[in-house]
Amino acid sequence: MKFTDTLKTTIMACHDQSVHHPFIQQLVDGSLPKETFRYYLCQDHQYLRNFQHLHELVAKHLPADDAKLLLSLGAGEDQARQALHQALQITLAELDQTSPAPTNYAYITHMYYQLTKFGVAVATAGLLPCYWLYNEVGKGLAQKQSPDPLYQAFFDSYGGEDFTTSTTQMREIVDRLALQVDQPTQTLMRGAFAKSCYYEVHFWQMALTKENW
Ligand SMILES: Cc1ncc(CO)c(N)n1
Repeated sequence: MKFTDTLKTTIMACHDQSVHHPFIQQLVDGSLPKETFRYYLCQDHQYLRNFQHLHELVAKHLPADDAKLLLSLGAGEDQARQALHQALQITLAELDQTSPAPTNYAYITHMYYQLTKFGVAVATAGLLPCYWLYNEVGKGLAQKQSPDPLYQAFFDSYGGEDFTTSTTQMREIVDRLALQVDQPTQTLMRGAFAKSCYYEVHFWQMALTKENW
C-alpha cells in the first residue's frame, strides 16, 4: 500500500463534511449569495498566493524532476480563477488588498510552520489536501448542474482532467517523499495532512459567515 492510500479515510471524511456543508450545498442549489462567493474568492486568492509561495520554497528541497513537476501543478487553476474574478468584476486591487481572515490566516501559517519546524516531506503532505479535497468535491459535483453556471464552472474546474492529473502527481510526490523518511516523520506527515483537512472544512464555514477579525 502506498503512503497516500493510508490517508484516504481522512480525505474522504473531509469530503463528506464538505459536501454537506451549507456553503457547498448553496453553491449546488444556486442559492449562495454572490457577495459570499466574492468573499470566498478574495480570501482564497490570498490563500493561493501563499500556497504557491510554499510550492516555491518546497521545490528548492526536491530533486530537479519533482521540483519542476511541483511548480507546474497550479497553472490550470489560475486560469479558471481569473474567469471567475472577471465574471464577478473583482479587481486585482481588491484581491491584493484582502487581508486573510482568522481561519485563512491559521491555515496559511500552519503550512509555513510545517515547513520550518518539520521540513519538506511534512510540509508537502500539508499541501496535498488542497488538491485532493477539491478534486474529490469537483468530481462528485461535476454532473450536478447548479442552476448558477458560475457555481457549476467552479466545480467543473476541479473535477476535470487537468486538476485530476495534478492531484495524482501531487500524491506521487508525497509518496516518493514518504519512502525517504523514518516512521516518526511519516506520523508527522499524517498530522500535517489531517490539520490541513481540518482547515479545509473550516474554510467553507469562514466564507459562509464572512469571518473577520
Ligand atoms: C482553501 C483552498 N483549498 C484548496 C484549494 C484548491 O486549490 C483552494 N483553491 N483553496
